[in-house]
Amino acid sequence: MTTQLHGLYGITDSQLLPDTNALISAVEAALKGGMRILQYRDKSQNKIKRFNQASQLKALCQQYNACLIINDDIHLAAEVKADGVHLGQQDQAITQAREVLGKNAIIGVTCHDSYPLAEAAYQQGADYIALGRFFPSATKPNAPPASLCIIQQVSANIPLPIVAIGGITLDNASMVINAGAHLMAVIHGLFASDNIQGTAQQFTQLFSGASCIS
Ligand SMILES: Cc1ncc(COP(=O)(O)OP(=O)(O)O)c(N)n1
Ligand SMILES: Cc1ncsc1CCOP(=O)(O)O
Ligand SMILES: [Mg+2]
Repeated sequence: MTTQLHGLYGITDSQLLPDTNALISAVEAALKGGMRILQYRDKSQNKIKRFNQASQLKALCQQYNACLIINDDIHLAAEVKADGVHLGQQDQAITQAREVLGKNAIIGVTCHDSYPLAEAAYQQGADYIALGRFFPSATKPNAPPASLCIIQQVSANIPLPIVAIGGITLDNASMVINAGAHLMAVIHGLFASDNIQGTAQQFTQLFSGASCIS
């Protein structure tokens, strides 16, 4: 699989979109607006719901030639044949994800505001580095804050795509892009919008040629 990681990276949230039909419609609107990378993020312990929603999202993403990344759960990613997994510092290890998901899987790692964490993720075989939160976040207000300088430091030294996360909106997205971020990971600024398709389109237009090609 050839993968270009670039552009709008939408993330679902089980509190913002608890209902499956609403979730699928919201994601389809974002895909119609140009989103090509989606993360399924559901913090519930409801295995059946998680499997059903992730399977439906996998089929939908395939229809739009988009990637599906699963948050936290390597085994769910394997079960639904997702394109990859996102791991935080408290989640399972990169090596374990690679073993289960294989060499072509996209493995992303949260590195907060830390260059040493980013360097370690690179050495351990991560495919992208997630930095943030850069702005106040309605979804995760207590996530550790990060300064835009970390984007410049990582992009100057580590040859991996950088995902910026935390409170990103159409109003502040250019700040993370200008600092060197390759992708913007967005929950509230996308999925709480009254016009998800239009918002995704505007985010996508901030980049040119954003894509995830399988
Ligand atoms: C793209 C992206 N970046 C960061 C995170 C946060 O991951 P984590 O620190 O494991 O926190 P939770 O999302 O699991 O609450 C992410 N999910 N995606
Ligand atoms: C999961 C996560 N990790 C750091 S901030 C954040 C939430 C991002 O959501 P929003 O785009 O609504 O701030
Ligand atoms: Mg996590």
